[in-house]
Amino acid sequence: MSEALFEVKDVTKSYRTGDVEVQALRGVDLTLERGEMAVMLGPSGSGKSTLLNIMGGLDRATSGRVRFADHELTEHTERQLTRYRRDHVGFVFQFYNLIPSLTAYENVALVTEIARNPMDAGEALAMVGLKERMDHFPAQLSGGEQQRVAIARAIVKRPEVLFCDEPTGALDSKTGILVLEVLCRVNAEFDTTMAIITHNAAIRQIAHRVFSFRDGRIEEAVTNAVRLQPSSVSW
Ligand SMILES: Nc1ncnc2c1ncn2[C@@H]1O[C@H](COP(=O)(O)OP(=O)(O)OP(=O)(O)O)[C@@H](O)[C@H]1O
Repeated sequence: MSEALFEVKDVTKSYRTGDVEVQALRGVDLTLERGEMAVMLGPSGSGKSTLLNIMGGLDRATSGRVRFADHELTEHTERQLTRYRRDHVGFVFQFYNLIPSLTAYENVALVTEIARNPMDAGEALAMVGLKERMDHFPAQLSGGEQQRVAIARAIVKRPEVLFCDEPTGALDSKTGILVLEVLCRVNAEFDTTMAIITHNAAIRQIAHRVFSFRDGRIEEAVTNAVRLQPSSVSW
């Protein structure tokens, strides 16, 4: 049997602000296979972003273990975590965080300067269906197009894993579906492992597996017998 790409074991995370302690994760176990598309659902505050930030090397667990391939993330120094993020991980957030004074092409090309084995910025923009728009500035692009530029920027370094926190949260359903189609294409063509956080339960249908969070734990993990194309999902 092949070894999982990610293995999360009994992870807890608590935040302390003054006298107040918040228990964001209360013992999470999870594995992700290479090439798997996972959707993370759950109420606000249930710990989804906290877990993704820890798996993405942006934050540290309070206890427990997180392994990615042969990286023991929970034992990494800050320097090792930075290298892990740079070499292996792409992030897509709800708000696109593009640099307004740079064109779509330049926003993506910035990453190619520090990546180990990037694709060409134009190739990444073609992958998200925006080759014709690469000389446009963010203000000249719709929200969905800006999000696709953000996805191109995340995939241009050929990450093995892509973490998406509410990637369609700011988009109407038609535009959101286009963005999900791009994510499915990247997953299928590059075998990129993905974890997508959403409040939109309909999106669960595009995943291989759906994890439901509640109160800092994973309450349920369901494998979809049939996956839907984003174009067949409606909300
Ligand atoms: N940096 C922080 N400092 C203090 N508390 C935090 C911090 N980050 C998250 N929390 C708390 O941890 C809990 C889990 O937050 P988290 O953002 O992981 O939830 P979520 O499921 O992603 O929620 P949402 O769907 O609203 O984004 C919440 O109670 C939140 O207030």
